[in-house]
Amino acid sequence: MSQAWGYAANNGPDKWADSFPIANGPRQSPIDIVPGEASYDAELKPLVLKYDPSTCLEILNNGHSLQVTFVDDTDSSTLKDGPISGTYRLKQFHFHWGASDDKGSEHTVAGTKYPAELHLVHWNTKYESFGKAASQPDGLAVVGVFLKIGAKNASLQKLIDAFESIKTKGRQSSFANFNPATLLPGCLDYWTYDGSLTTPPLLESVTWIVCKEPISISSEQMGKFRSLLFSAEGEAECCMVDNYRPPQPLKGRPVRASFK
Ligand SMILES: O=C1NC(=O)[C@@H](c2ccccc2)S1
Ligand SMILES: [Zn+2]
Repeated sequence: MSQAWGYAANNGPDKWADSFPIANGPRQSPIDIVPGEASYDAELKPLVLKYDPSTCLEILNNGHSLQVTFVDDTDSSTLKDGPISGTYRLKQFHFHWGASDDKGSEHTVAGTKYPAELHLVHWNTKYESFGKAASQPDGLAVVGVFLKIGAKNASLQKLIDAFESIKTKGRQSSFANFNPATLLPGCLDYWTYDGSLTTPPLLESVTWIVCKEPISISSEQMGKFRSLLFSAEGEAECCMVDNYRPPQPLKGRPVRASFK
């Protein structure tokens, strides 16, 4: 793969192993979660998510997704307990979605694809930074939340209202006082397994925490996500859709459930 990675036929997930051989590693993500094969673990604690809206910094189009970035120089916005030990700081959240409602999520549930998936990315504060943590087997914890078509989501609408300012690759704008907790489902039951980043460099440093309950997004709101562009201003327009990696081989990994 000579050019930068992406999601097109010439630089997409099937080509990533050319530059990132870990793509065929033992703990790659995402996976297909088969509820009947997940084992309930009574020792798994409830997730403790403490998010401070004042740490919200900006919203940007990074050419792969839309991302909301947070100030992470203090323990103001953190994830604790659940399957992890210690304190993990929120760095950013972003989404993956499809060109149509029948695809878009990265994780699947017994083969079912959701139209989109939210990822809240946290790093282990036993390491000095996100960058350092990303190369450690216990460095990152990502909370995944499925989106399904339904009622309009007022919290997602706050993001969507900023999309005009970040339509093209490289655009960013300030985005303050957003509470990511408003994007979480009411029930925080989850599946967890050891995995990886789902984009290059595909580092095998992620404890995945995938919520069982989806949140809603309306068809019209989903259309706004699909109006973002992979392309930069002045380039041929390329709609930002199908920015998801398909499920990868489980390779014997256990998937645990926090619920019966
Ligand atoms: O959950 C994930 N989604 C992604 O796009 C991957 C990623 C890659 C780099 C930084 C943060 C996240 S890992
Ligand atoms: Zn992601």
